[in-house]
Amino acid sequence: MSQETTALNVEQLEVSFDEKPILQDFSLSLNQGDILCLLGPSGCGKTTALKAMAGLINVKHGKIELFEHLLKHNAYEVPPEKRDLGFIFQDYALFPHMTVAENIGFSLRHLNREAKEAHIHQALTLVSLDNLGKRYPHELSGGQQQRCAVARAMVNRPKLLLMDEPFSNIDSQVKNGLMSEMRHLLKRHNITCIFVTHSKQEAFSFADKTAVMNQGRIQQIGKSQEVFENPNSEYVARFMEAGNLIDTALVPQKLLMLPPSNANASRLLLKENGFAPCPDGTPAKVIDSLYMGHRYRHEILVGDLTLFMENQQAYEVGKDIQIQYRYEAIGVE
Ligand SMILES: Nc1ncnc2c1ncn2[C@@H]1O[C@H](COP(=O)(O)OP(=O)(O)OP(=O)(O)O)[C@@H](O)[C@H]1O
Repeated sequence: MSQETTALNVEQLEVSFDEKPILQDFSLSLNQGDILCLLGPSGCGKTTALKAMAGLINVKHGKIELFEHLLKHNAYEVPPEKRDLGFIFQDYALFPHMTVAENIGFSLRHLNREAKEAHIHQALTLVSLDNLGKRYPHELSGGQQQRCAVARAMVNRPKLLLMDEPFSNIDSQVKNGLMSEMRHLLKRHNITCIFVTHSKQEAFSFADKTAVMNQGRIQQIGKSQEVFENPNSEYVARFMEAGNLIDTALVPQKLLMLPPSNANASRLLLKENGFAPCPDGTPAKVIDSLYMGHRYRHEILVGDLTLFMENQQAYEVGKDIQIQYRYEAIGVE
């Protein structure tokens, strides 16, 4: 098995604004080529975390290393322009009075003309904007502006790419295409990337790993699938909409085929796709049924409990069914 290279190591960052703690005990580690999503509600500190790593704000305490190169350790600090990072802002922050090529070449003033043009050409090709170098930002579509911002961030071949809600201004029709195009680009060049979003769907479509943030702290970090399948807290389960969260005492024993992972937990998480029809199962009534494309999402009543259940079966509203939960219900606090 090939040895993975640690790209980024962040330990216990702390940031405050006006004495108010905004980022606390913020730690993470990424391997080269990992794509991490920082996910969380508005105001939880996602953008602040990116800016802290980029050196754009004052970090009170903590350590940042990029490929074993120390960028920050308590009072020691490498300035932003020497950190080997690319940063893509939410609104792309393209210079409106400069062409696409000039925007991309902005940080290459130290190179001679020939080298600069070669770099710009390569960056334009990377994002398939070869023919649009002479256009101005206002002459580009949202997706093209985003690609221009990507090219500008990548032109110096950064060791880490930071992106603040890169897809939020993109029309949903083209978003999926752009996301997969960009993911392939990052994977092809083995670029390590952290991006911010509040969308669980974007985390699943773009990232390998997800960190769910809660009031300036990372509540859970892991492979996106693991965070969704095994949330470590009620907060993560709710934010990820991971399934039905029910008071343990209210779950009918007969509904569960297997004992729960932690029967002492105050709540149990029952996945929406974990129910199966079963002739001698628990009685339930279908009270609503929505077609979601390839599957249905049913709202069902089990005694006094309202649950959501997904499967490929169409039911009439009002139908009486019998069900059983086939997975291990997960105890969460
Ligand atoms: N320069 C600043 N001065 C004072 N407070 C700030 C500053 N920047 C951010 N904050 C506060 O820090 C908190 C975290 O902000 P941040 O922008 O990191 O959140 P976020 O998770 O990225 O939110 P959103 O999803 O809405 O962009 C917020 O309460 C915000 O008001």
